[in-house]
Formats: sequence, structure tokens, C-alpha cells
Amino acid sequence: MLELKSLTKTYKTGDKALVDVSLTVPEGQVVGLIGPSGAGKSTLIRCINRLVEPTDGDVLLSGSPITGQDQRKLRAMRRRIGMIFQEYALVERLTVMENVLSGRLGYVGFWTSFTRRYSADDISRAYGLLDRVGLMQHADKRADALSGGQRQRVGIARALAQEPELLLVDEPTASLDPKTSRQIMRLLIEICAERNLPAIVNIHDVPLARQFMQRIVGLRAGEVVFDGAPDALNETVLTEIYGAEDWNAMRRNAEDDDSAEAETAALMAGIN
Ligand SMILES: Nc1ncnc2c1ncn2[C@@H]1O[C@H](COP(=O)(O)OP(=O)(O)OP(=O)(O)O)[C@@H](O)[C@H]1O
Repeated sequence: MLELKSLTKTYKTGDKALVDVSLTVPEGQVVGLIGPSGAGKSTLIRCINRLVEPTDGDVLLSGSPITGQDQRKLRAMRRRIGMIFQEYALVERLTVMENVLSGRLGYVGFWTSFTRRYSADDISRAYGLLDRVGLMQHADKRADALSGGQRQRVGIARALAQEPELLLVDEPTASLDPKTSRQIMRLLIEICAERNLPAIVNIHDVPLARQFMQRIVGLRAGEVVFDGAPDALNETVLTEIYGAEDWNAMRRNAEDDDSAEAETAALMAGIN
């Protein structure tokens, strides 16, 4: 379980990025974090793994505090948090397998990380994860030979190799087409359910969030202005989160995506 208690971040510039944010994410729950640019979504995620130092408040993971730890304890704490990134953050010249194994680096000593000689357990775990994300046959390919969706699957397998207690997911589908985005979201949701993992997913795409998330938290100017089920995310709430102009523009873009995809599907059906 992840607990945020009155989390506040004011940058040195005076920007109030988070104002008194309190949230509890139970095991197995996937929370979609939405909000306009500058609402504080990245700051929230970075305060949880302490890439950004909160000004005030507490973060607790499975009951133990993340805030207020020294550097050594922080390293051990970060192992417990799996990160999944928009641009995948893979080492392009390494193989898929080596990228997944790099998820174990937080657990091994300097020499193993230098020579990259992982234990038999680590290797068999990595194969299991590659199988789970559907990439077994690509294990020995270089990461730069994969498609975007396949790369994100490697990113997911690498995060899971850490055996995390929490997943922080930053715009996982922003670089993917609509169909691949849905496949990746479905995979994430299934994996969190299977492993009883809590997750926070920073997500720009409101229709995608509505389709897949069990709970949505809406941020505006650093404050939580919505916290509830996707069904409760109606026009009024979305206008409150994004403002009328931005919300309508987002809606138009989503409709364009859907009709483009329907057109492609119709074309493909005609070809086959
Ligand atoms: N390093 C920083 N120094 C000063 N201010 C910052 C810094 N990082 C973010 N901010 C400010 O904090 C606020 C929240 O920014 P943040 O990046 O968390 O928003 P966001 O919701 O993730 O936006 P986006 O969707 O565009 O990534 C903004 O006003 C931003 O200008």
C-alpha cells in the first residue's frame, strides 16, 4: 500500500507544484493521474521516488516512510519502486534479456553490475517475465530492433524484475499508436492484478484512462480536484480539471484518433 500524507512541494522558484495532497493506494489498485500541463503530475511521481524532495508531508510504502531517509536507505527503498517511462529508457545496444536483467542491478554488488554476471535465479526470473509480456522469442534481439510496443513491454518486464512493491508509470503510451496503447494498458492492469501491485499511472489520454483505470485522480494546480471511479468523470468534472477549452480540444483529438483507426481497420479488411 502507498500512502501520501499532506504532500506539498514548492520549488525554489516559488511554484507551488503540490498542495497538501493526501492519497492512499491499496495493493492491486491502479490509479490514473490526470490533469493539464503543469498540474503537478510529474512532481507527484518524483516526490514518491524522491527524485524531487517534498517540501512537506510524508510518503509511506507498505507502512515504512520514504521521506526522511538517508542516501543508503533511499537506494534500498528505490529498489522497491518499479518505474516505467514514456520513452522506455532502455539501453538500446543491449539485448532485450540484458535490459530486463538490468532491473536487478539495485540488488547486486558492484562487481556483478560491472561484469553483468547475473545469478541463475535472476536469469530464470527474467525469462519468466519475458514470457509473461510476450517477448520470449525476442530475448536475444537488441533493444533498438524492437517496435515501440515491444520496447514498452521490455520496460514493464524490467520494472517487474525488481520485484517491486509499487509501480510508478509515467505516460506509458504517449509514444504509441491507439491500438498498441490499449494493449499496453491492458497488460499493465493484468499484471498489477496478478501481483497485487499498487500503481500510479500518469496519463494524458483521458479516454484511455476512463477505459482502463479503476480509479482516477485529477490534479489541477497541485491540488486533487477529483478522486473517484472513471464513471464519475463527467463533463463537469473534466471541465473543472482541464478548463472548457482544453477539455474540448482533447475530446476532438480523441475522436479524430478513433475515426482514423476505424478507417484503417476498414481499409485493411478490404485488402485482406
Ligand atoms: N524543477 C522545477 N523547478 C521549478 N519549477 C518546477 C520544476 N519542475 C516543475 N516545476 C513547476 O511545477 C509545476 C508542476 O509541474 P509538473 O511538471 O509536475 O506538472 P505536470 O502535470 O507533470 O505537467 P506536464 O503534463 O506538462 O508534464 C509547474 O508549475 C512547473 O512549472
